[in-house]
Amino acid sequence: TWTDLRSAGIIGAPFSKGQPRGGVESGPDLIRAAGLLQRLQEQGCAVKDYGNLTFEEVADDEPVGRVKRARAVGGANQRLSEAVRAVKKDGHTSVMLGGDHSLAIGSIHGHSAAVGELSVVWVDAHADINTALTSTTGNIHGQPMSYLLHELHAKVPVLPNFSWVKPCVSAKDLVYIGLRDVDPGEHYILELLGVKVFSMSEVDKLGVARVMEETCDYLSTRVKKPIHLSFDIDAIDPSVTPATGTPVVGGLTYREGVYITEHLCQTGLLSGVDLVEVNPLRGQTEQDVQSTVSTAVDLLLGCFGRRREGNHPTDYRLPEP
Ligand SMILES: O=C(O)[C@H]1NCCC[C@H]1CCC[B-](O)(O)O
Ligand SMILES: [Mn+2]
Ligand SMILES: [Mn+2]
Repeated sequence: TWTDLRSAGIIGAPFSKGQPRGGVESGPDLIRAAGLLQRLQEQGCAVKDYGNLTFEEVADDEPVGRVKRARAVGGANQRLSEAVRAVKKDGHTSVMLGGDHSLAIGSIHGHSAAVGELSVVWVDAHADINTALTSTTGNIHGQPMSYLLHELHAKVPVLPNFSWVKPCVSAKDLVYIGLRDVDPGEHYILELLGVKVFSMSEVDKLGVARVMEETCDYLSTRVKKPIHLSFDIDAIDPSVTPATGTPVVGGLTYREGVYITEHLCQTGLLSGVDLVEVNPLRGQTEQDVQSTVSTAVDLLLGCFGRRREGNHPTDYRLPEP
């Protein structure tokens, strides 16, 4: 049964300029076409679809230092931040469908603009915490957390179309799950800031139930803050979700991924969700794409109360003969 009626505000962000591979902009419509909204409604979740954001083209978006497409990324995320803030003000749990992970800049910024201080659970093969100066690729989908953390503010250079971004997350309120491909600069930052990390080694060592228990204890030892879950589909093993831009072997099983979202849902603190980096052009077969997209849908259903044991409406009555 449902303890409380949940409400999801869906925002599609068909954006790919945080990385060089085309196709990730199709993520929102693929996830919708796989029935996300209908499945949410069937499980008793109220759903409001805010549609897909449109991002205007940016001409002459020349690199700034090594950073690529900064103007497009900054502009897109400013729009996304306003959209997420509005969805939160309407009283929904925001669901941002990506698009690449640079979109977490706008999603988390807008979420925090609406609710104030929040916790971030970042589920990903990667830490995405390079600064513009530590990044070796210049792709901003590897950098989003660096723009959001108070503690890194002094290390982030000024970028065009980024002046609106105000750091809004404290390192002590950030937890990573699933890391297995972290750059040296990122590893240094995580250690320097004392960020809580459950890499795949910890997932193997502790098991996902203990990881989630420790994650929730760690985040709520002080004040219970609303939780922002930023889920990169490449956290899941590429044997399950191959259609993504930066696959890394040795990832989370389907079951571990769903356990993570089921667990966060039952805290009652889940307030914003990102599901990013689904890229159909990176799948080799249609089955690759379908497996990736259906896993994304199931992860999101877990965020909104779907239980593998089954669910039934509170007003359910057995039919009388
Ligand atoms: O900064 C980078 O470009 C790289 N740093 C090391 C991991 C791979 C890549 C970033 C991947 C971004 B993600 O997680 O959104 O796929
Ligand atoms: Mn990733
Ligand atoms: Mn990512």
